Amino acid sequence: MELTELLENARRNEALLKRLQAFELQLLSCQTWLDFLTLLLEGLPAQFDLDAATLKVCDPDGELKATMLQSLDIEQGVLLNQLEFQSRVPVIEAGSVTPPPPWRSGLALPLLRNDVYLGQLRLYSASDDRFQPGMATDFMQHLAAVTAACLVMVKQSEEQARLALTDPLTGAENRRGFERAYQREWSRGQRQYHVFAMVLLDIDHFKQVNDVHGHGTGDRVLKQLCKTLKRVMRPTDHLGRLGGEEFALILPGCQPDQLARVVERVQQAIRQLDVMNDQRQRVPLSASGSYISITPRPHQQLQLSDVLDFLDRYLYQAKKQGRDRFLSVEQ
Ligand SMILES: Nc1nc2c(ncn2[C@@H]2O[C@H](COP(=O)(O)OP(=O)(O)OP(=O)(O)O)[C@@H](O)[C@H]2O)c(=O)[nH]1
Repeated sequence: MELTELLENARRNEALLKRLQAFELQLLSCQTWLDFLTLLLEGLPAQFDLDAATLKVCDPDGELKATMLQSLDIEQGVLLNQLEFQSRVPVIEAGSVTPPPPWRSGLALPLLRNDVYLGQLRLYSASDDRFQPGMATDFMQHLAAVTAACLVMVKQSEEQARLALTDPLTGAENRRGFERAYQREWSRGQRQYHVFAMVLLDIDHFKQVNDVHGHGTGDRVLKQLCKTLKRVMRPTDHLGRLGGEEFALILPGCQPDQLARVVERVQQAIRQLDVMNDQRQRVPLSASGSYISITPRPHQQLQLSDVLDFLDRYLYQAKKQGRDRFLSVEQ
């Protein structure tokens, strides 16, 4: 190799190294799955003239998938095509791989953190000679090590954020978490003319449950209620605990003509709750509530507190009419 060619190579490597370092710094500042995955799966190909990047992650209990899906939201669903969740990802060495069509060359990088194998990052190119067998991969292995560290950090940071927005007793969203979910739903509704529905519900005579069966049984009722509601809801729905035994649901995309049926299902599930007191006797339960279908309009802002005020008025009527019933808010 001629000296000028060597110098040219060294210059190119130095420039690539600088760009990679700048990219790694961006990765290290990510705190949410959305930022991390957008940067890695869209930013990396765009900044390094690649045609695709995919991530395979070890996810034996499905926890990563659940939290990533929540963070990504429906709108960034396209990123999901570049993500694969596997209970076990085969351990590999860094090196070129046969790419899936239409790509012509590919590189697989293992993601290792403290000797724990977290998954693989794969890069693909439409050019045959971009990744070749035996090529040097030191720079890219460094990127993979930083990616693995970020994967662990973002997981921890998402977990902390989730805890701050979650009610510790029931696992439902707390008021702050629910407020955030409402804002997101409202904004999405405005952009996409998307309807959503909300339900407010309050367990009937809950004070009596506590007084007769004890606070422990009361707590079990609340936990079981949330578990059951989550079972009858869609994974993209939101359940919030707004007060002691008052809960609210956000049902994205629930059409007005389906809403009464969904509410009926919720009501049935509550009546059928199987919670035992300390003497192993079943505690009969019911709830009262109200529901509303919302179509956000451009240039309009309906605050969560306003919606809850409407719903509260109808909930109060449902209690007054004898409980164990849900009333539709008439708009
Ligand atoms: N076990 C338990 N009880 C709670 C919790 N938070 C609030 N409560 C109780 O929930 C009860 C709410 O009672 P009320 O607001 O009088 O309502 P209610 O008895 O359900 O009557 P109606 O709503 O009119 O049917 C109170 O006794 C609270 O102490 C909790 O985290 N655990």
